Amino acid sequence: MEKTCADELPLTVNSSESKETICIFGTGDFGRSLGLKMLQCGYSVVFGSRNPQMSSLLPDGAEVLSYPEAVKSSDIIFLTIHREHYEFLTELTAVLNGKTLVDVSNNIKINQYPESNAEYLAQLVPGAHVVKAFNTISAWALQSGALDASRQVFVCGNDSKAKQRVMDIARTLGLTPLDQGSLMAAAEIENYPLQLFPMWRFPFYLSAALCAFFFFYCVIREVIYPYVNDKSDTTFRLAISIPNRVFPITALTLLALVYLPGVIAAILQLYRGTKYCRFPDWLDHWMLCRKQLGLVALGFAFLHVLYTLVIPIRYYVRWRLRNLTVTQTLLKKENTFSTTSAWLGDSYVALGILGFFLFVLLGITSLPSVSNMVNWREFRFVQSKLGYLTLILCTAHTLVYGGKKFLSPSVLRWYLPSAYILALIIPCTVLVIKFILIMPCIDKTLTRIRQGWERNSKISKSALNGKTDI
Ligand SMILES: Cc1cc2nc3c(=O)[nH]c(=O)nc-3n(C[C@H](O)[C@H](O)[C@H](O)COP(=O)(O)OP(=O)(O)OC[C@H]3O[C@@H](n4cnc5c(N)ncnc54)[C@H](O)[C@@H]3O)c2cc1C
Ligand SMILES: NC(=O)C1=CN([C@@H]2O[C@H](COP(=O)(O)OP(=O)(O)OC[C@H]3O[C@@H](n4cnc5c(N)ncnc54)[C@H](OP(=O)(O)O)[C@@H]3O)[C@@H](O)[C@H]2O)C=CC1
Ligand code: HEM
Ligand SMILES: [Fe+3]
Repeated sequence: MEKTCADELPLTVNSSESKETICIFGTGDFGRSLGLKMLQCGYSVVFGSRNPQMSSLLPDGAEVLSYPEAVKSSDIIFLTIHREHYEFLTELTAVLNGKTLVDVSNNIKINQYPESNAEYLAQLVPGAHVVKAFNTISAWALQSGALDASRQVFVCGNDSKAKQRVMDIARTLGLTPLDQGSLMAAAEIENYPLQLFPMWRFPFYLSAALCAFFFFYCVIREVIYPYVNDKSDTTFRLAISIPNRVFPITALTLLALVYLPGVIAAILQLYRGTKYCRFPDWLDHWMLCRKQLGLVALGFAFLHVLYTLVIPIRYYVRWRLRNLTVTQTLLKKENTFSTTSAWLGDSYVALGILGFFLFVLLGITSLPSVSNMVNWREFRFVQSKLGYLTLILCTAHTLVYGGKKFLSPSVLRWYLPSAYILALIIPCTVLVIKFILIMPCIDKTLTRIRQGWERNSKISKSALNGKTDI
């Protein structure tokens, strides 16, 4: 920790003798952590507090004064106070004139107030240069050396000198400042720590909906139907058999949905005859969360593989095998070996294993440490070409698994086909469209469009002006 500070020191602090003094308002959790870190990095720290005598647990070497006295010690003041308590600052407007006020505050809810906390502060103390920063760093991360949490400090403010100074301080503390522009960006910066995995939300809800749908579909076919028809209790299927249908089906559907937006985009480009027309918002958003969709799909594929591994040790499976053997012995009937069944059985498992292998490879290349090592072309090759190969193998695995009973009317229950048949609709559609798109004549047009060629320059011009959005 100390090393980081020492390394960064020459960038900003000229010499250790002329220690820069920083004032911190508030002696709460964040104020204390920030103060300690600043002391360690060579700054002098003066705290401002409502009760300077009562303040305890403050880092050694820091001075504690009342707010009006502390403000005189420095022209840069970090406000580690909740927004709700900012009002007392109005009494200090005269002394705060021309000083830099750093707003580190966060809210409890997204867009809790009509204006951002930093803009509110700028209205309260109009003569000060307000800078928004440090709200994405937790008190705990500051104390633990910020190594195991995000080091990024988003900074914004209207006064560029004040902003630059705050960025220098962040750098000295071993953090990474990122300039986000004027104070207008404060609302967005304040929302960052409140967002919960925004890119994962769509994949998460979608997979939950798919799981719920296929689960009830399988329950109707495999639990309710046998009960209604011959009063047999097959509820044990809820534990392994049904999840081992729902999970691979969800995995396959999600994998197909990773590649569906790409083909929709290609069709749109062909239809519009240009690439200079914005995609609709839903398609843009869908394209942006393909990585997350793919990784959720990989998670479900993993579950399928784990469930498949336990099939041979299941009581129901062992009972069925034993029963079959005993029945055959009693009837003195031999079960002849079917080469076709052996081929079908081995082929679908082999396709599943190869598909899963490539699936894992896609997952590995999406790790930042790996994707940083490959160039753009290599990444596209793995993600796009090998990705399609994964989709082909997994779809073939399911098709061959269906084998001879595929689409036979005997598997219909209350007119409902097996769940895997529904699961094949989207993957097969994506693969058929992709196959058409890579036909030389269509591929040539698409490639030209992507290189900037436009079929009808009139349409494109009006589209560029925003008049046509087909
Ligand atoms: C396990 C797993 C992990 C994944 N990890 C990642 C990841 O880390 N990062 C990631 O990005 N994706 C990831 N994905 C998603 C996916 O593999 C990639 O997005 C992949 O590139 C999609 O390939 P594509 O051929 O469908 O689309 P792309 O090759 O991206 O093309 C999609 C569409 O974009 C348009 N387009 C392409 N090039 C141009 C151009 N030059 N000009 C204009 N328009 C153009 C076309 O309309 C095209 O059809 C992951 C998927 C899985 C299953
Ligand atoms: N905790 C964290 O990890 C992070 C906190 N923040 C932000 O930092 C700010 C401070 O957070 P935190 O340190 O956790 O909060 P605390 O409640 O621990 O501390 C707030 C401090 O504000 C001072 N204060 C001034 N006026 C009042 C008042 N009227 N009523 C109560 N307290 C007052 C108090 O200091 P005194 O008694 O000395 O006057 C108090 O200790 C908040 O805006 C928070 O959003 C941002 C990032 C991370
Ligand atoms: C190591 C890799 C894999 C093995 C060994 C494997 C094995 C199996 C087995 C044994 C079944 C039949 C299950 C049963 O009888 O209930 C099955 C079904 C299925 N598998 Fe796989 N599989 C693998 C990977 C995958 C992958 C990567 C996918 C797709 C993403 C997938 C999708 C499916 C689907 C959709 C079914 C049909 C589910 C049903 O309706 O019963 N499998 N697999
Ligand atoms: Fe999303």
